Amino acid sequence: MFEIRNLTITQGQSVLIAGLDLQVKPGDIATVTGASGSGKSTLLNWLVGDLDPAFQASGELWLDGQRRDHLPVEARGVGILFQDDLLFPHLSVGQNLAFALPAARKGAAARRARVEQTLREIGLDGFHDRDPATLSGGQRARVSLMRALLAEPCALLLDEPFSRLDAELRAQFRGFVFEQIARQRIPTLLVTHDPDDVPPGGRVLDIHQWQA
Ligand SMILES: Nc1ncnc2c1ncn2[C@@H]1O[C@H](COP(=O)(O)OP(=O)(O)OP(=O)(O)O)[C@@H](O)[C@H]1O
Repeated sequence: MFEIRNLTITQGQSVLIAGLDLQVKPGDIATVTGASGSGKSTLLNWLVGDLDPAFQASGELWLDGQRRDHLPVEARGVGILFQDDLLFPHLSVGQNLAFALPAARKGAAARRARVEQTLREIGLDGFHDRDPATLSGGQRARVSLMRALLAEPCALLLDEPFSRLDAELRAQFRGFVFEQIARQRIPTLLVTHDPDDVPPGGRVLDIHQWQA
């Protein structure tokens, strides 16, 4: 379970978000929408522990029954997928995926096998040694999502993840993302401008409901 309790974010005298409470169950995707400048990125920044010092925040982040808002980002167990994938350009596709595997997963052979299995699952068998720059947009998008999931996060944040893809790819990649999240039972928060991004039957929350 992914839970935000009573989050308030202010900037001096102005209140950006007031009293945000949200619970997301494993495998569910809650979508947060809101106009440009309404605070969606600021919310995500708080969740990953990277709030700009211009803001002040109070509130709690709970994951799997543990309070985590005081933990550094690498210890929070929050994964994020941005609109621009941020694959490391100097690593191969397989190395990008291996990099995400938790350090506790020991053994070079087992790690390699996990990466190869992931590549097969996303239709990229034989791509281990490819330079990420040579991938198509859809291939990059799939690798980026899997890299976020291989880290075994307790919650996933999706920041406008479909906006850079053209219409056909976007529809395909949406389906792929929703399927992976349901399969891996990750509680997910999706931030988007586009009503078409909302998963079928998913909950949609307007950020303005937590604004004065
Ligand atoms: N570092 C900063 N210092 C001061 N104000 C900031 C800073 N970053 C963002 N803001 C302001 O905080 C408000 C919320 O910005 P934020 O980027 O969270 O909005 P958003 O909903 O993500 O917008 P968009 O959809 O355009 O990305 C805006 O009024 C913005 O100008």
